[in-house]
Amino acid sequence: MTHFDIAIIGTGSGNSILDERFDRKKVAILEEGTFGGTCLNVGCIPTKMYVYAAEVARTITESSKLGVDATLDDVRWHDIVKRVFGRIDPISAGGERYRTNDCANVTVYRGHARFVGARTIDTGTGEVITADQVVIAAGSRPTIPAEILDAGVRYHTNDDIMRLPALPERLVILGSGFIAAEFAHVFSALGVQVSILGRSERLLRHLDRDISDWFTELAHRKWDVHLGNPMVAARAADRGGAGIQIELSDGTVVAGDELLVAVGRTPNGDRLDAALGGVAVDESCRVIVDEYQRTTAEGVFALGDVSSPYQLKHVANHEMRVVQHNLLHDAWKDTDAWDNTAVDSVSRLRRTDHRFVPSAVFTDPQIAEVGMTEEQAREAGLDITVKVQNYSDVAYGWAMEDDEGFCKVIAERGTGRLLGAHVIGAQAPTVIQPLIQAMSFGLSAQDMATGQYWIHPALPEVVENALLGLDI
Ligand SMILES: Cc1cc2nc3c(=O)[nH]c(=O)nc-3n(C[C@H](O)[C@H](O)[C@H](O)COP(=O)(O)OP(=O)(O)OC[C@H]3O[C@@H](n4cnc5c(N)ncnc54)[C@H](O)[C@@H]3O)c2cc1C
Ligand SMILES: NC(=O)c1ccc[n+]([C@@H]2O[C@H](COP(=O)([O-])OP(=O)(O)OC[C@H]3O[C@@H](n4cnc5c(N)ncnc54)[C@H](O)[C@@H]3O)[C@@H](O)[C@H]2O)c1
Repeated sequence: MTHFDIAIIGTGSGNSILDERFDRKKVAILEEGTFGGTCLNVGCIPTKMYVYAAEVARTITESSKLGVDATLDDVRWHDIVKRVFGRIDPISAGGERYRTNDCANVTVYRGHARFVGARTIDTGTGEVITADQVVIAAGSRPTIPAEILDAGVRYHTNDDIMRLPALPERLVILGSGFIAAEFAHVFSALGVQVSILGRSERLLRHLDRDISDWFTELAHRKWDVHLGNPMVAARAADRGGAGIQIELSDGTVVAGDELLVAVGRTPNGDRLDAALGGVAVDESCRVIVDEYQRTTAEGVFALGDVSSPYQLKHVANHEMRVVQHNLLHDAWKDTDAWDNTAVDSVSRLRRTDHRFVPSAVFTDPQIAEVGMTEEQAREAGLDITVKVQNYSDVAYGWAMEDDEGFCKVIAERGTGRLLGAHVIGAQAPTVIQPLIQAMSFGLSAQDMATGQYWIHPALPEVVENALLGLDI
């Protein structure tokens, strides 16, 4: 049985752990799927490459409001797919080659890993290994409702929808969250008739109510949206299995050529025989970790989608850096308060910082948020002041002829402490970044608004004006 210093399950964020500081460690990396994980191969990166193409298409079809008449002549789906995966596939293959051939201290095992004892792993390749330290970075997978599985209908997920051989005429999307909103935008902008089916009354219902309500209203104008009306049955539209029909609880039948299932992602904690390794997993299949990313088994850390309350790449990256530090300092029980300013702090375990986790939905219009929603702030009993500033109130909004975007900021009355920020509109994930910075570093709304220049007439003036409009 080969023994390693470190074994890492999963090559998404897990693969990023290994920098030059690990060169003297003997490391095993275990991967059952495509090298590089979700973000690179079937998640953030390819989806945003499609989103960019969709935005170009939308810019063309909407240009006449600016006095520029243009027509979208053609969408060469095959070439769009080639552009995206022609770039991504070689990165994945190159990453695997590098780890396999060029890293003398690393052994890559290509199989399904599972625990068979304490820090003892069956690699799925016929070999069992042991390690002093283990990292579970096994990610998550699309959740498929029983109605779809039982019906035996053809369906797609983010794993394969981006590689369809041709654009369908009609796409049915089951789900009303991040993935549904992003792919509805992509396919609709590229000319596909999109239907969205959501169980709840609103799209993106986890967002601040004003944002979610407004996005839902805009979506109704562009897409065939069915909400608050759960699916009761799914069937193929013809006997050959082509096409899809989804029946909703009120009897409505929604038909399409292809079905995309986007109803959430299940952490892969249930596929590891984790209990045999002493690793506890909760009822939603999440590996349980503490603030140091430690699991219940000594020497075993976890990070990313498999264990995090946030299924976001920037969070997985942050947790990865915490685990990186904690692996190197090999001090499982050394949890005295981590203090970045303390001279000896390097010997202690580092904590994860989940205080201000932002997220963005790259749909149409784009959406970004950080901190509390207005509802959460009120529920917490805080005395708050709220300001909504429209893109159309600032000069760059006029330049864009924008009538959809707004920025909403929430602060504590009296102190000016920023509690939450929510942006819907062009470049929302970029526009919100200074607010994330201000909240992370404890800048008050007043100081943020008046203590710096805001470039005129750039889009972030919408943030400046929202801050100035707060009644602190
Ligand atoms: C369509 C889509 C778009 C997204 N867009 C964004 C975005 O714009 N911004 C953002 O922040 N986040 C986005 N996300 C979320 C982001 O992709 C994930 O949060 C992130 O990739 C999780 O990284 P990870 O390292 O935890 O897991 P992964 O990258 O999924 O890595 C886990 C790896 O472990 C392997 N594995 C699992 N079990 C085993 C086993 N037992 N043995 C061996 N190998 C195993 C898997 O094959 C996989 O390669 C998106 C997700 C999706 C699906
Ligand atoms: N831009 C980004 O950062 C980005 C993009 C895509 C995905 N992601 C990550 O991936 C995760 C998974 O995305 P997702 O869109 O699959 O999940 P999600 O959790 O965002 O949304 C799933 C939605 O589907 C609904 N739903 C559940 N079961 C249903 C059913 N049977 N019928 C109809 N609707 C149903 C839920 O109510 C929920 O609103 C996200 O939560 C996010 O963390 C992030």
